[in-house]
Amino acid sequence: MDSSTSPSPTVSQRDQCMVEGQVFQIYNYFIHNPGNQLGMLQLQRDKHIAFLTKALRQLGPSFCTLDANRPWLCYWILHSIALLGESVDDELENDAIDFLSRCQDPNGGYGGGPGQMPHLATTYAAVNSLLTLGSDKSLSSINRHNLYQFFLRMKDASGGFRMHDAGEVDVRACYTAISVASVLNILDHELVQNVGNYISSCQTYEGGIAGEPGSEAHGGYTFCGLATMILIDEVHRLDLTSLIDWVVFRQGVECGFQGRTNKLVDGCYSFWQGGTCALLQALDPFISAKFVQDAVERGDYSTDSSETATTSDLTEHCLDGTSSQVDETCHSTHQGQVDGCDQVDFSSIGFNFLKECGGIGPLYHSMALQQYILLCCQVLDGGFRDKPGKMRDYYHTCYCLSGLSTCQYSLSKNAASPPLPRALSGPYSNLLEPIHPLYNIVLDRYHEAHDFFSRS
Ligand SMILES: CC(C)=CCC/C(C)=C/CC/C(C)=C/COP(=O)(O)OP(=O)(O)O
Ligand SMILES: [Zn+2]
Repeated sequence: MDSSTSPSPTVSQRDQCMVEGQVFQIYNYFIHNPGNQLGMLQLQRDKHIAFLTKALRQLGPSFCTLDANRPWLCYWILHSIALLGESVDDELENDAIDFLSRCQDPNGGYGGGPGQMPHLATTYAAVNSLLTLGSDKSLSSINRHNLYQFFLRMKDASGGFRMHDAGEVDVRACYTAISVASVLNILDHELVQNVGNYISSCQTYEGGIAGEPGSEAHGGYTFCGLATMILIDEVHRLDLTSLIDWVVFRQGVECGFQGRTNKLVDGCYSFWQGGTCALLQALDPFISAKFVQDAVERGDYSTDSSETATTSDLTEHCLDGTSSQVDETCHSTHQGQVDGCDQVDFSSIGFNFLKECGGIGPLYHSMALQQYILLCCQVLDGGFRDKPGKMRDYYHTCYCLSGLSTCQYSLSKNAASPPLPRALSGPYSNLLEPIHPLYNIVLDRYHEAHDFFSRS
């Protein structure tokens, strides 16, 4: 064909080739240097800590860069350091608490900097940063009474939340409000009312969840929507079968995840999509039971006790000894089978979720994802990136590490179980701290915060 008449590749096709080319080169090296496999898969822990600590120092002491994203920078950096099993020194900790306190609005919520309008996204980032710092000074700096008033003010008639006064209503806003209210133990029926209607209306024909009704399903919003539905005890209202179908097909040949259909893979989706898979994995006993119930309702199984399988046999089989844990978490997911299920105790949902049993193993190729993160996203001098050819940044460092941690614990029975060596790609020194998958906070910091806010 005459090249002048052949269609030229689109930018995204060229990008795709570049990524595939670089991934291919990395794999080629990997395959032809088997002796070096462990070395190439080594997490450059010290380099990452140095990269992150330097950034935190450059932000302080007054965090005076001109940026409305400063609470996010705090969260991405502090959470990454915590995932790597490190903590910051007292001076940095005090600077961060003072700075975040100055971002707190007198009427509740946190802005992007001192004196800036409070915003749900920066509120989530500021609160998660303070929980990650974890000291009494840090936790008691959060004004929960004013925060609750701010959340009520952001509540929209649709059931969703606005990101800020007169701002947009979307699934991100629902997640950030509900996640913070849940972890601070201020979640109640007034905040929860109709949130489930709003999130359900954002699940698309593909199975994933969009940012708002009528938009395209996307990994970031899917994590936010699913986590929110779990935290408000309404996950049964989503079509979980099609959600699983959608998310598992988002892992590409490069081994990383893409955020949406026909887009490029990107390291940050290791958490948004990998975290979605982890939540679904923990919900497996409930999903299996629902699957059986639906099959029986369709007439695929007989409920006649003389037949080989009955509803209760199959449900019992699917729950396989975990039913008490499921009952504790998924009150209404059992559609009235649990006594008192109309009295949802929002304060215990996040905590009880950790007891869930992910007996089925990961829903994605966890070893391959770890290889994508370590081989293609890790910058050997410290930090992580979207993909080869891109620059490292704190956002991708945070979400590549969060995704890596999720992979490493993906074979563990529940949050209290130790990690299994065979779940780990690379040497054992790669092991990160586990996270609470609903909030994306390191697990022991979550427990400290949970104790603190259960007392007060
Ligand atoms: C807690 C919180 C605030 C969560 C935010 C969740 C999140 C990451 C949402 C994604 C937003 C979005 C549509 C990105 C698409 O960017 P793109 O078009 O550049 O990327 P793509 O090509 O990969 O889709
Ligand atoms: Zn990204």
